[in-house]
Amino acid sequence: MSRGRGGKRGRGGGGGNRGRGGNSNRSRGGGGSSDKPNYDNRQSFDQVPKQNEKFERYYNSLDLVPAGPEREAFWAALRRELPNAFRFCGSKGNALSVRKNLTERFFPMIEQIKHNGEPVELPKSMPWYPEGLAYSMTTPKNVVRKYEPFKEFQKFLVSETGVGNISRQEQVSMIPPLLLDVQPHHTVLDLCAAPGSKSAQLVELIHAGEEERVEMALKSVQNEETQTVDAGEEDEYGRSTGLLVANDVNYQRAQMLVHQVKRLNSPNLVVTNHDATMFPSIELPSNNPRQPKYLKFDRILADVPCSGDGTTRKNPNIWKDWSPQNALGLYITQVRILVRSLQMLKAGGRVVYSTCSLNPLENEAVVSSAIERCGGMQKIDIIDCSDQLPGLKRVPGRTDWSIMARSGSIYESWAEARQFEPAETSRIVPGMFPPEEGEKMPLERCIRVFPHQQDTGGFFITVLEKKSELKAKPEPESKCGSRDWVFREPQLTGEAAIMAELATNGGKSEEEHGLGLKSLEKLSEEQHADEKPVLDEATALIQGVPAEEVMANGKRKAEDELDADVEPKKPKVEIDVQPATNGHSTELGAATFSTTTNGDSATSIKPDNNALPTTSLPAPRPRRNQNDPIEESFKYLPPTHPELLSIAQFYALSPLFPTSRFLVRNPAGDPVKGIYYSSRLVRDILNANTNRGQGFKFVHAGVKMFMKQDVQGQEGVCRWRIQSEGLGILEGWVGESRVVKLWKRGTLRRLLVEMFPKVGGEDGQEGWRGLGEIGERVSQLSMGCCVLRVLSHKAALAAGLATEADDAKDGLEEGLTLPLWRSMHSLNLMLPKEERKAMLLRIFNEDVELINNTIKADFPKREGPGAAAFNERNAKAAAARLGITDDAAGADVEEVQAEVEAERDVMENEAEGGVPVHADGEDAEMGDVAEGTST
Ligand SMILES: C[S@@+](CC[C@H](N)C(=O)[O-])C[C@H]1O[C@@H](n2cnc3c(N)ncnc32)[C@H](O)[C@@H]1O
Repeated sequence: MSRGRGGKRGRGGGGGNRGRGGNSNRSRGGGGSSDKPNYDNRQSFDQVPKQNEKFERYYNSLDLVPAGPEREAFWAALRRELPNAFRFCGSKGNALSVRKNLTERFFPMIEQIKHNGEPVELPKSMPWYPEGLAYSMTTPKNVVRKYEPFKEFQKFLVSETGVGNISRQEQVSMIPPLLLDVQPHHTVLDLCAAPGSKSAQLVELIHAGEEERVEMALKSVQNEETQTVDAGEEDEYGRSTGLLVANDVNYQRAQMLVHQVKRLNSPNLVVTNHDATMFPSIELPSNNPRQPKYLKFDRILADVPCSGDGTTRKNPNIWKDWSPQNALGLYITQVRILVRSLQMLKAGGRVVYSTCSLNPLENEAVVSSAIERCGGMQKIDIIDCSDQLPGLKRVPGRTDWSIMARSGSIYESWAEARQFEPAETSRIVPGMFPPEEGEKMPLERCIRVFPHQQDTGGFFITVLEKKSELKAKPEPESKCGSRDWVFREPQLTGEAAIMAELATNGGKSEEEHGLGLKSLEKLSEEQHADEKPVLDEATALIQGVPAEEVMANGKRKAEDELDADVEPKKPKVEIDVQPATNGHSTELGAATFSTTTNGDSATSIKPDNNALPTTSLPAPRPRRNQNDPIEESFKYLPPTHPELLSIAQFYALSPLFPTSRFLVRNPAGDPVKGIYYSSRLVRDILNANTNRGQGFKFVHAGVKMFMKQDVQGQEGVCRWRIQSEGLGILEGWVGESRVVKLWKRGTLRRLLVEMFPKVGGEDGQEGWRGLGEIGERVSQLSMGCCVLRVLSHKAALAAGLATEADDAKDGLEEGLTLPLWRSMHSLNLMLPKEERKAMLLRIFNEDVELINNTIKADFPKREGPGAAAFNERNAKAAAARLGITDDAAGADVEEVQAEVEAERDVMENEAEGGVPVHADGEDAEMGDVAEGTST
């Protein structure tokens, strides 16, 4: 991840929580995680009635929390508004340095405040979050608004959230990624990922320690005398080799996810848009086309759609909407998602299953049902995490519970429910109840976090480990799909059977029984072969599999693990004019869900509580809305492509930098506007799975590395300028001829505040002299893009730029790297304005206006009464003079001003024979609308 080197931007970033609870769109999206913006919170929190007879009666009957003061504290917490929580993100170095502002700058200021004669509470570090990088804050809004230091702090929070250094995220929502135990080489899948706060954590975990590793690798490369040019293609030189596939079934939410995670600039990330219950297998390159290889994951996060009743503190309408039907309807989708996760996991890998619901039906019942479908405890273990995240208060999972039916009746057992619930309409199935006596599952190892324990939302987490390969039972034969299910001791199969046989043979060795490792291997192979589903044409039809994917021999092409449940009926789809129950429903995963047209004139999907559970139904294929964009194109460039060669030459790139991972995003595969970069594994996956014929839906991959500029008539100027997003990946490999170094705070400040400091040439003056330590260097630098390396004071001493006589205070504690453009007469740090401003605030504690002398003449501004209208008129006039007429009529003054500035810069550059650069360093085409995206 190329963060923390200044190579990160956060255009309009907003934190992970933008729109949380403030989004009135209840029509789409799914689940009630703490991250979901499903509820209309425009009604003040205090005004929402916080009672619900069934909710309270059911949870009290479960004894979730012991009766007495603790139970009172539990309900009281659920009725209180949620404290703010945030975490410092990016690389550890970056996060720690941004945190310093909190503890060293703001804490001393906030400590001075007395409200009503009492000191105010400082933001509290969460004791269980690694490195103390997460905080919660209970200060009421009226206090924050009243005192200057808090206002300043608020400004800092907003600015750093905007550029992606801080993520506002509910405390409990931070737990699941931490329990996944992700390593930098892991292949990770986040199945229900939007809006993406947990995906962002997962990306950070994959890139943990990367900066240090890359630095070491670069040093060793520089020290080595001989290098083979090809080595770079396969070598990562310290970069993480892992992968995150972040997925969401809802296309719009998948786009929110892209917005959230792409700011992390990870080349190891792919975003997909599939139904998690039937997530397609990802093919890997194989030397033998007759034997395709498929990707299995080391780690999977199943943060599934849920009723969200742990989030009442943020979504108070849950009080009104809570109904037993919500959980009854979600259960089957949750089981399917967890079963699919376990299928796609490597043996020895981990799945974390989580919900922001406290209901055992959505939690322990789902876990035990999925384990049962996957072969029981022989195949799946529940991991004891009681020693993980010390300091986190939690309670063990439940081993017994009852189920509340739609009517509000509570059943203790399946036998009871079966007797009293009408078979035709009830959704209750055996799997919803605790495991049978013989099933023995250590469900107490599951984790429940209650809101009153540490003033958070409610959450449920379970960590599962796959012991060996498995084949999931067809749903109609399992306890989640059959009313007639009865528990039978699972038949030992495969390795377990051999081991059991060995065990019953008086402890004789394997050799004595002729059952050496080879037979175990063979058995394992057989099991793998067994995983490949056999689809006849009828089944394929039911499952919506295109005919061309069904081979003559009945085997389905290119899907190794999809569970071949033969599910005989079509899903019940009902058009309903009622509003969706709670907007937390799943999308498409549960065949038994009904589509609902609500007042928003959009279509949502809600649990269909009338559908019968006796027949397990196939999940329908997700259908794309006709307004949704079609899939992106991802085409890799050959390393010998002339544009890549010109880039390598201009930037004097090391021959060790891998050049087979540059891609473009247009169907023709031409480098028209942008060139992106991905990790090796992402390249292999995109190459093997696009054009696979079955529409693998990738919606995002690749970090923007270069954008094209118009450099007509400028011989020798490379028309590909480095993007700040990709700079962190590339910078160590750029030759000295395109590097400028500085170390003094004052020089950096000037480049941040002034948009176009002069270099020279104008009216015979030598402007570069005013640029101090970099003046001479930039005056000699040829035009075009280069890398600005801002060295820490320590590094500057080591490099001989600073001397012992220099004051350390003139330098910086941490270095950073930024993209710089040298035009004929000026320099331009290619950073968006908000990133410049955030840096000025963070590094210099200054909230200053940026200087762009070039626009003053064209755009005089006024202050005071009537200024807004005057300025807007002027802005439009200036825009018109510059030929910006498009939508100036409706645009607000800031936008017009930005456009005027940008256009002036283009004109200025062109006039001086330079190349057009947007004033804020943003790409000419703006908005990151990928090429090739058609609508
Ligand atoms: C609990 S939220 C996920 C929150 C997310 N993990 C985060 O931390 O930001 C559940 C998500 O699941 C998605 N979803 C619902 N049904 C799904 C399905 N069948 N397959 C994949 N995603 C689904 C919803 O669109 C929703 O974005």
